[in-house]
Amino acid sequence: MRQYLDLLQDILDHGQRKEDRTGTGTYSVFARQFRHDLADGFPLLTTKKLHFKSIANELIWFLSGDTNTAWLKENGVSIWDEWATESGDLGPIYGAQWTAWPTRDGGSINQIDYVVNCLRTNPDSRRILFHGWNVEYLPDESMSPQDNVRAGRMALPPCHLLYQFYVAAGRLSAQLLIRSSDSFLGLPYNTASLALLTTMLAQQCDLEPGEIIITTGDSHIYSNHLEQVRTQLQRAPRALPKLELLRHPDSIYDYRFEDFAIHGYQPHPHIAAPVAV
Ligand SMILES: Nc1nc(=O)c2c([nH]1)NC[C@@H]1CN(c3ccc(C(=O)N[C@@H](CCC(=O)O)C(=O)O)cc3)CN21
Ligand SMILES: O=c1ccn([C@H]2C[C@H](O)[C@@H](COP(=O)(O)O)O2)c(=O)[nH]1
Repeated sequence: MRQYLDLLQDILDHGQRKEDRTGTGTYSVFARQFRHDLADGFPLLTTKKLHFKSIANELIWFLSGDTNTAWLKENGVSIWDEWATESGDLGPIYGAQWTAWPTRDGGSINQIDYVVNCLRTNPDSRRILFHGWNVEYLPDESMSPQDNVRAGRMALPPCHLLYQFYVAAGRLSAQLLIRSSDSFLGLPYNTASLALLTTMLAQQCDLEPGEIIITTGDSHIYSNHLEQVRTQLQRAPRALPKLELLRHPDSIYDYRFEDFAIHGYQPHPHIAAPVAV
């Protein structure tokens, strides 16, 4: 993932110092884009070891519509704990908006069903997308994530926002807009997650995985990640692993972690970094 390392270098070279909601401080550039062809391998960073289980289970959890951390915890994933209430609630974040966008008559719309249906029946459509920016439920930035949840709002507004799909020559491509990107911790997760979702959707719709394209809005490195970023930039990227789907589940909602096999993942060691809350 040379593209990813180039983005980190770009932020180091051109980033402006900006204060941020968490009080940590960042170096930031605005609006960057990179692409990766899934035929060239699965984009799991090799310059530091990533916890693929967290990434896959988080995606399965989003698709299930769940917005409580209990299932994640049972499945060894702790990445959402800091934003949840004592009872594990995160408010109507991703899973709720993706699968049960509330409607004015008290019903809901499943945007994932729409995407799958569109890919199968109208793949030339230019409207194959879903998004999570439901303005009615966005948090109040002056309140804590937990107080927002208690007020019926999201703990955090979506960062990975708009997913658009495109089919040509039997290949499924996807582009994602990330409005705010924690380039050291969050972006490697978001990249692998988009690649996984695209591969799953391709399987469900009898397509081959194509390209993924990621656009990051506020593209930042937290001030307490600088040393980790420099360490990572000294490492040479290795061959990307391959993702194999071991089963053909009945629907996009039926995938389990055991259905995914990552072959040939030989990353450099993990680099720990504190997450800004
Ligand atoms: N500041 C910030 N960055 C994020 O990336 C982020 C948030 N907040 N809030 C909501 C979610 C939660 N996400 C997270 C949270 C923590 C890690 C993290 O600490 N990753 C560690 C390993 C943790 C593990 O997988 O068990 C890492 O080294 O990658 C990653 C993504 C992505 N999002
Ligand atoms: O999937 C995700 C979720 C979150 N992030 C990062 C981006 C920011 O550093 C914070 C969110 O803070 P805001 O003040 O709401 O922008 O979390 C990410 O990179 N990827």
